[in-house]
Amino acid sequence: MSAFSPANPQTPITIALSKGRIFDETMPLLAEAGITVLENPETSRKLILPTSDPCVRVIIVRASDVPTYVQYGAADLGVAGKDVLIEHAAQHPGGLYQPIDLRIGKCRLCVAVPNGFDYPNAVRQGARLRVATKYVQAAREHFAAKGVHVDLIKLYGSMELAPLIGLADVIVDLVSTGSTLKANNLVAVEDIMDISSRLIVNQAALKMRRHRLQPLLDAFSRASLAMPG
Ligand SMILES: Nc1ncnc2c1ncn2[C@@H]1O[C@H](COP(=O)(O)OP(=O)(O)OP(=O)(O)O)[C@@H](O)[C@H]1O
Ligand SMILES: O=P(O)(O)OC[C@H]1O[C@H](OP(=O)(O)OP(=O)(O)O)[C@H](O)[C@@H]1O
Repeated sequence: MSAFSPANPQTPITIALSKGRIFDETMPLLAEAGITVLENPETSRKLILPTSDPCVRVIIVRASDVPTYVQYGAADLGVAGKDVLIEHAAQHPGGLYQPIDLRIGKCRLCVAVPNGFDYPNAVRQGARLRVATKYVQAAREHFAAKGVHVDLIKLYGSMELAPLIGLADVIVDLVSTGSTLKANNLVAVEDIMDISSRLIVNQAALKMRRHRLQPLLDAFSRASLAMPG
């Protein structure tokens, strides 16, 4: 048994979070379980953060890497957006248990176009659209279901720039307040789905460490129910 095996009772419970909104919005949920993270990831360079519970630690990873850490058992639990989980599942099907919609990180996955671009007409005409997005799987499924032909251009951020600079006709991106679209003269023309963040759990850890994980799952569940629907 490796020192970091979930079967090893010495191994702390490990929760994978990304910096920024997921970390910030998860803190009140952890507080429900009586757990405080002892260092601030915005100011600390540490990637393994201790908590007020010596048996629980938080690791800081990229948002899109959270499912990977949990799926391979390097973390027992994680918090990831539905957007990230859809893209991850396309590459690594099966594997992840998603017991709780935490009702944090709420936004919408949308199709957006430059102001003045006649999207309904382009769709009616059967035009082939260049779509820039980080969310290629969700975008592929959306346009396939509509019967729209697309060339998907994978980007890792700043999608809003793509149609302004001639890289793409439309984008698929997350929208919350709409201010990023507005600032870049873009407008949302279609909602693809509502997004929120989910608690994800390693299945083997759940079997082997259920007695330790269940109180945490219960606390997350209670706290998420207090979030606005
Ligand atoms: N404007 C927003 N409002 C609310 N939730 C959002 C918003 N943007 C993203 N999210 C949610 O928060 C999650 C984390 O977003 P964040 O911006 O912190 O990471 P990222 O920059 O997308 O990830 P990576 O570092 O892997 O590129 C997203 O996967 C999504 O579910
Ligand atoms: O509708 P709004 O409230 O403006 O939010 C939408 C923006 O939020 C997300 O970016 P984020 O702020 O996470 O920046 P990043 O993806 O570049 O990290 C998303 O990719 C949009 O750009």
